[in-house]
Amino acid sequence: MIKYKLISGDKLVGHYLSHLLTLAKLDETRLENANLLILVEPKKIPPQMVESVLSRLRKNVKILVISQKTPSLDLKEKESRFLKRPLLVSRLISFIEEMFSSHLPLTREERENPLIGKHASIVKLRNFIPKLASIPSPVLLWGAKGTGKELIARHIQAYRGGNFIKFSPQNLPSEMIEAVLFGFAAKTLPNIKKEKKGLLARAGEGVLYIENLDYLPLKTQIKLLSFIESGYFYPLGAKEAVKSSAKLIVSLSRPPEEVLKAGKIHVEIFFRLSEFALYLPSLKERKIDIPLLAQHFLEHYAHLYHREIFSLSADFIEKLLFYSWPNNLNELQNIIKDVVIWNEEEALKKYLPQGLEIKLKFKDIEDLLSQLIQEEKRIKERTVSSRKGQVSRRTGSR
Ligand SMILES: Nc1ncnc2c1ncn2[C@@H]1O[C@H](COP(=O)(O)OP(=O)(O)OP(=O)(O)O)[C@@H](O)[C@H]1O
Repeated sequence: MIKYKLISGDKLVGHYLSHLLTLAKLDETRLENANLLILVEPKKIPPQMVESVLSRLRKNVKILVISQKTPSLDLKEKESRFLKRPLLVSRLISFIEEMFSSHLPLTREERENPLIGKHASIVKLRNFIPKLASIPSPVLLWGAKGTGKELIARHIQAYRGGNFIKFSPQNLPSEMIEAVLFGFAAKTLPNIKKEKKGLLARAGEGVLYIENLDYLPLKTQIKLLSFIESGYFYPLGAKEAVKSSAKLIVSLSRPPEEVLKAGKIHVEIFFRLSEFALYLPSLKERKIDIPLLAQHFLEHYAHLYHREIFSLSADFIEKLLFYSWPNNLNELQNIIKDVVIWNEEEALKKYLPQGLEIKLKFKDIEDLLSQLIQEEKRIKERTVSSRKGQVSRRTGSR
């Protein structure tokens, strides 16, 4: 079992890294109990502190040093490895696996495109994903554009296995939609001699993700409902039904009730989907995640464009916190990409013209503070309960 202690010379990077380790299902412990010490940007840690930590280490503790540049550290022949930033979950995990010759069971999606976020709604969703993947019921993901609906669908598929097929009916003529979804039998259309499989069949045992269900004609929604209820569907022109074990995940960018009122979703499928309807909050509603997500995109683009990484300024993060993010994570991703390519100032000019003169609204500050207080409370509770666990283990009490 890997138990780590993390000490960082950069607060935000340390915070981000400990989040990645939580996603990798590793727990932080006290120095005395750790078998892995992680030093992040050690040049920024006071040397006396590093020395004191090293002198208090148990025997056989492995050390992982993470930094932008190779640090010159005297680790006194301790078993140590160096990992150069940017930090990517996939690299981090394989590094730790290699150090401990262990296998940390994460799906490929969790390693390559982790679901970042400490906001309660995201934590809840993340924990719910394996369960959602294991049941056949359809799932409705709703939330504004760019809130992570497709990413969640991909995480569900990663737990489930099989194919991930995405379908966007938005720009397709309605007469083609059913042919694409359900396929058709041979000779159904002139010049078509062979049958053609639709997306539902191609999804196999995996996931068929239909984006913006409200663009699907109501009569097609009814056919989809019949598949949900029976597990069978009819390709166009076919006399026999075809079985499919694909899991259906659909998305809406507007509240489902609003879509129902507008007559864009059939009432029966609406009720069927309500069983597992999950809301993805906008970035404005989970500002607490903005610094973590910004750091995540920074490391991602620095890796992609082979750029040196740097720390985002406090002033810049403050601007991000008080912006309203109409396009959610897509917008955050784009602005950070420009920070990596150009710099903070250029990125702000291009993406947040109004961001430069944002007036801090009292409501925003209040929201943010209450989120931070709650987060702190949760961390304290977790620390207290894990200390209680240690005490009862030491005393043998239950
Ligand atoms: N929690 C998250 N952690 C890390 N990256 C995220 C997270 N949520 C979303 N992203 C990234 O943000 C971008 C937008 O997410 P995604 O495409 O899943 O949103 P969406 O709700 O499906 O958007 P749309 O409605 O426009 O299709 C993607 O690049 C995705 O990888």
